[in-house]
This record gives sequence, structure tokens and C-alpha cells, in this order.
Amino acid sequence: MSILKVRNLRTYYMTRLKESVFAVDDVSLDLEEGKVMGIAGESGCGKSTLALSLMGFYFPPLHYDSGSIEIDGTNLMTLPYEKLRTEYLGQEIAYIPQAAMNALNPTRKVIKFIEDIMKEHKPGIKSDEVRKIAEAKFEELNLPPRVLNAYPNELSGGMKQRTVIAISTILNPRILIADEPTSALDVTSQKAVIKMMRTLLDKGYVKSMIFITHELPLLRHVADDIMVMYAGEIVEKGTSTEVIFDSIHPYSKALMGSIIVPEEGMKHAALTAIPGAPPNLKKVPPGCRFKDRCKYANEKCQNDHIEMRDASNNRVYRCVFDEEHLRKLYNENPPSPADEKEA
Ligand SMILES: Nc1ncnc2c1ncn2[C@@H]1O[C@H](COP(=O)(O)OP(=O)(O)OP(=O)(O)O)[C@@H](O)[C@H]1O
Repeated sequence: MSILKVRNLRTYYMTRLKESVFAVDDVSLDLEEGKVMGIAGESGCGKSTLALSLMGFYFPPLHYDSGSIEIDGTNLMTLPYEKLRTEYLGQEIAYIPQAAMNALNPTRKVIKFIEDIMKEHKPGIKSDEVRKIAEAKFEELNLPPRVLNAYPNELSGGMKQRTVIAISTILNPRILIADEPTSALDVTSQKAVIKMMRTLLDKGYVKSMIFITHELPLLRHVADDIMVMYAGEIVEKGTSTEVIFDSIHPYSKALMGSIIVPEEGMKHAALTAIPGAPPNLKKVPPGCRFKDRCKYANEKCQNDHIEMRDASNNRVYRCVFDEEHLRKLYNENPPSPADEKEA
């Protein structure tokens, strides 16, 4: 069953020079109950903007253009912001922004952040009741209760990030959107964060999750399904195993080839940089947005807007070539470092 249903969402930044930057362009997705959806793409592809847009955070310079965001059939875009804030945000859908752990006010104890959230949503709740709920939740999540009395800068990076996740999910939101929750952490802390996020799902505190990262391979341990984003658009959707080990779109392939730390099952893959940079979204080029970096691009890729197309196993991707042709291209001319297209 789909908890979150997004259709043809378009959102944009209006710059001071009155230029529109469509950072989320015609994005559709279905988030199923019990599932983790990974969103991967290079920096600047629109992942964080998608997260902000899903939360209804339309504050200048970010604006809504068109499309729908439905939770259980209610289109969030039709709700007054106050209703969205009090009835949906934090309870139905919660968001952990990038680098949230470094944004905690260092002069307040952890329990105070939890009190603020709980008192906002349950006016009249007593402080000792908040503490009881927080202690029980922290125990379930394997966080020592002493953390509640700590100041943020008394915690290690990994512990601080797990604490931020515990604070953000104190109201048991059905959908959790985590933006790069493991970046800037060492491998051990990354694993602890991922384990905790799995615990939140397994224990039913959170029903579904969106996990945003620029490290596509990391999603192998986290996500059930993956969407790859490029220049504001989704370019491929499939199960985690399919997208990681058998990607169809040339960009997903390139992203997988550019991993720095080879992991189990990928150790023999050649390391390739993706030449060039994503296009400037102020002036989106016609045709395929990846064409200038794609070694397989030809004249078909130059002009028309490229639509999503179906592939085997209910997968979808955005390319002029059909799946069979792409696989043939990969066989004949593998995406290898030796013949990278010049930027
Ligand atoms: N305040 C802003 N005003 C104008 N353009 C913006 C603004 N914030 C982001 N953008 C542009 O929107 C596009 C998408 O940015 P976004 O931060 O969503 O990408 P991202 O994939 O999350 O990257 P990162 O991983 O670096 O956060 C980029 O082209 C970026 O330059």
C-alpha cells in the first residue's frame, strides 16, 4: 500500500535576478508502507530540494509550481500551511535535513529539544511525562538515557546523529525523510546510524523512509527501492539490487562506476570519474540532460524532451534507447575509464 504518492511535482527557486531554477522537475514516486526508498544523485541534482518540497517548505526562494503530494489520499498542496504544520509535519512526515546534527543549539540539553516538540504537539503534557516517553524510546533505540541530559557538543558525531534521528522521530512519524544522514561520519558510526534507522522501521515507530545520499552503493544496505536523480529529474527507478548491480540508465551506470570505496560484490569494478558537471538548471539544455556527459549520446538525444520509459520488471528509466539497445551498447563499449568522453 502506498503511503506517499507524488505526481508530476515541479518546484523551483526564484533567484534575485528573477531566474527560475527548476530543481524538482516532473517527479513522481510511490512510497510503500514498510519500505525504504533511496534517492541518489550527484551534488546539485535536486535531492534536498525534493525533500523540502515533500515537506511543503515553500519559503522564498523555493516555490511550488505544479503536481500533487498525497498522504493517504490527502493532497498536502491543498492544505493551509497551519494545518499542514500542526497535523502532518512531525507526525505524518518528518525530515532530518543535511548536517542537522551540527545545527542543534549547543546551549540546550537533548531533553529540551524533545520537550519542545512534544509540547508543541501535545500542549499541557508534563515534563516528567516527556522524560518517561523519551527514556523508553531511547532505550528501544539503544541510546543511553544519559544522553538526554547531555549538551549536543558533549556527544560524538555518531551519537549526535543518532540522537538527532531519535529527536526527529519522537512523535513516531509515519514517513521519515533523512537527507544524507550518514555523510561526514566514520564507517562504524555510519553502520550504527543505518542500524538505528532499520530498528525504527522494524519496531514500527516509522512506517516508511526516504533515504537521500550521493553514495549510490551505500543504499544497498538501506533501501528497498532506488530513484536516481539527475538535473532535477528522475532518470531511473527500480529495486535496490537492480539499480545498483544492473542499472540501465547511463547516468546510474556512471554513478556506480564512480564509487570511491569498493564494497563486497563490487570490488572488481573499475573506478571511473563522471566527466563534466551537471547542466546549469537556470538554462536547461534541450533533449537529454545527461547527453553532454554520456558516451553513448547521439543525434536522437539532442532535441526532444526525453520521457520515462518502461523496462523489464516494472523498472522505468529516462533515455531514448530501449533497454536491449543500451545493454548491447554496454557490452560492445563498456563504460570504462580508458575511453572517457572529454568534458
Ligand atoms: N536557494 C537557492 N536558490 C537558487 N538555486 C538553488 C538554491 N538552493 C539550491 N539551488 C539549486 O537547486 C539545484 C538543486 O540543489 P539541491 O541542494 O536540491 O541538490 P542536492 O542534490 O541535494 O545537492 P547536495 O547533495 O549538494 O545538497 C542546484 O542547481 C542548486 O544550485
